[in-house]
Amino acid sequence: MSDLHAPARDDADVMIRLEGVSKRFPHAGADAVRPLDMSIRRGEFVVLVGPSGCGKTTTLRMINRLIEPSGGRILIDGKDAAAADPDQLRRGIGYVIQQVGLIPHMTIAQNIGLVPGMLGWDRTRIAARVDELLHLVGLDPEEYRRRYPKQLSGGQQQRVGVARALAADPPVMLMDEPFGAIDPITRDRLQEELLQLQQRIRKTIVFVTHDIDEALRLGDRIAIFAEGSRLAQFDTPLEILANPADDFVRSFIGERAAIRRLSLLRMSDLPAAPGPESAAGSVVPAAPEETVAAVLDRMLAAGAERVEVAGGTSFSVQQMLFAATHGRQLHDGRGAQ
Ligand SMILES: Nc1ncnc2c1ncn2[C@@H]1O[C@H](COP(=O)(O)OP(=O)(O)OP(=O)(O)O)[C@@H](O)[C@H]1O
Repeated sequence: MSDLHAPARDDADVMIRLEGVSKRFPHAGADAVRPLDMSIRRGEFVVLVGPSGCGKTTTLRMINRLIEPSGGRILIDGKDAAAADPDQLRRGIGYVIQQVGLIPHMTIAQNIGLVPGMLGWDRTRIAARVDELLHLVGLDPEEYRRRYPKQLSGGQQQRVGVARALAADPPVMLMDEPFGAIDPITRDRLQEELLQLQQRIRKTIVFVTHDIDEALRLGDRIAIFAEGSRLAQFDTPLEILANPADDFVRSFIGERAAIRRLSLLRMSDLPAAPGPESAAGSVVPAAPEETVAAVLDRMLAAGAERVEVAGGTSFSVQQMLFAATHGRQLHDGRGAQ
């Protein structure tokens, strides 16, 4: 597997490449998407984020040719998308949208089995795949496979939407505000589930949202679009929070960037604490994968002076904050493109 935080070394690392891709709709006075260059690596989770009308959805839908570009070229796994048969192209690209788009008179199993059916899989293979996918998205097949979409909650329908998009095991998934219409608590859970799922399936995901917090939480890299589809910054969440490219990005990410960065940084990201250790004060233990914010919260609640990270390093509160704000060298080079 390629290191997602290193620059793409060669074309073999790139799954989706946009080369000067633009779109002008008929009778429109300006481009909905101005010539755009972007490379998305194999297994990378990229989030397109930006204000309404800046061209995120249009960009996404050009990748599976639901919208035909007016200019430029899109390469998927090195092949020109324009040369592919559009139906075949779309079967190889999972697509999840906010409205879910489940077919109301079909059962959940039939909805999920739609694309495998088109690909000519036999019934037994489809049934096994449907059950496997329901398990994968956390729905008990016994309970859900025979239900109809309206007998499911919004969050459950969205899980089925993800299962359906994964049915034929496509290497690429496009997700257009999939959690936009879901209540905040369910949305939070679906985001967490999607991250865990991605750990296991490692698809190349392009995800559209206008919610910067969702983008920061989900993306390996985030493409921040400004008005007129200008790509203001394309980088890792940590880098964007630490080094916004311009005033637009700064105002789009909003307040408390440094604090929010602590919610993304893991203890294992911190360089070793400098200076001598003081023996005084109580100590809390922490796991390397815990975020700095979570550990800090525990230390403050316990009135602890030090934290000991399993496997070695120990920090005082001050050392930990210093490492979190000055440990930039660890992240330099990430996301360079
Ligand atoms: N079919 C169409 N015909 C004409 N103009 C369109 C069409 N679809 C989109 N546009 C225009 O293209 C621009 C980009 O739209 P797009 O839907 O890609 O933006 P977006 O960033 O996804 O916005 P939102 O967050 O509101 O969904 C907008 O100005 C929109 O009005």
